Amino acid sequence: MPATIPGVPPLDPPPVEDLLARAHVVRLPLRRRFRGILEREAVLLEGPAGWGEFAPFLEYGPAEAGRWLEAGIEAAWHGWPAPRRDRVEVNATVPAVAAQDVPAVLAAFPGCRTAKVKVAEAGADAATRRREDVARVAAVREVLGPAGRIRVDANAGWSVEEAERVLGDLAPHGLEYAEQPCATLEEMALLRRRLAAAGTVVPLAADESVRKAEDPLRVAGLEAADVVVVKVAPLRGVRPALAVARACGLPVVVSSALDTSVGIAAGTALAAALPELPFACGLGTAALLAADVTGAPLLPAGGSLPVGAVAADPELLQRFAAPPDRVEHWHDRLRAAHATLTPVR
Ligand SMILES: O=C(O)CCC(=O)c1ccccc1C(=O)O
Ligand SMILES: [Mg+2]
Repeated sequence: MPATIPGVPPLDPPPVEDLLARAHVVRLPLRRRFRGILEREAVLLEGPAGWGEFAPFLEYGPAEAGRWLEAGIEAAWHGWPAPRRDRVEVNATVPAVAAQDVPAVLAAFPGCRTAKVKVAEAGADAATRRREDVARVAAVREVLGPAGRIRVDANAGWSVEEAERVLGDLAPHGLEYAEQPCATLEEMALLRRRLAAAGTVVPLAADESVRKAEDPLRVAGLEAADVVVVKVAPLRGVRPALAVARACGLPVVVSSALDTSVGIAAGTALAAALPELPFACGLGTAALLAADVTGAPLLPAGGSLPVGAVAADPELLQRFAAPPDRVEHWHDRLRAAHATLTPVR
């Protein structure tokens, strides 16, 4: 179980029969491959307070999925804290595409002055990856110009040595930060010291080290990162994510988990509730989907998104309903995730 976050009591989970009765399982096509997948499946929950999403990654077990379910229950049964702003700036998200495809990808993110570029994706050998990653970042710099901000996300794909080498190549293109370059916080702390010693100016951001952590606050103590990525679903909801942001003592970046527009709305609620929002949010990812659950998807316009709840459209839920075996699979996951939640008494 994740360490409880001070000041944020768990929500009382509704009975599992209620959840299942209000669950709609969808399968949405992506515009192009992202993190190895071409389709994203999600459960949309219609609760008394609105719509929530339950879409833990396929490899996650029941305890981890339970956190995502808590976030969906917060959205659909409780709602969110009051917003402090009504729009939030977002980054373009560039999958690990060939450099020549970068302009077409960026065209889906009108007005975005910040791009997040996926690097270190599994598949090719290290030398090929390094060359392609540098070419992709150079192509993004070409489109954004010198004033654009570029961050890279390695999703823990590098060793410390590989990270040091590739970030050395990328630094001259100007990086805002590098997200989860290595798997562990210890590796990131070591990399951070080595980059500083080499005079390579690339701040580090922790994502998986926070979103999958038993203790999401350990990152600060180890001086392993300069920035922390906070995502609503893996951190159990907007309120607990706000508490993590408050307690970690580092600037935060709000990001999504390739959610539908219903899940992204929860991300905008978090971004809108934070006292400080110094970075563009990774919440523009509806642009990576070829279909969504609402006719008014949260697509970036003028480089930002509106803040506020999003309702799923019954006709779209029907049109993109997952096949029966996948519905059964998601119902099983939902039951197993629910069983890990503790009723409040
Ligand atoms: O932050 C963004 O720009 C998009 C979100 C993103 O990259 C992502 C999407 C799904 C799963 C993992 C990640 C990630 O940040 O690692
Ligand atoms: Mg990431």
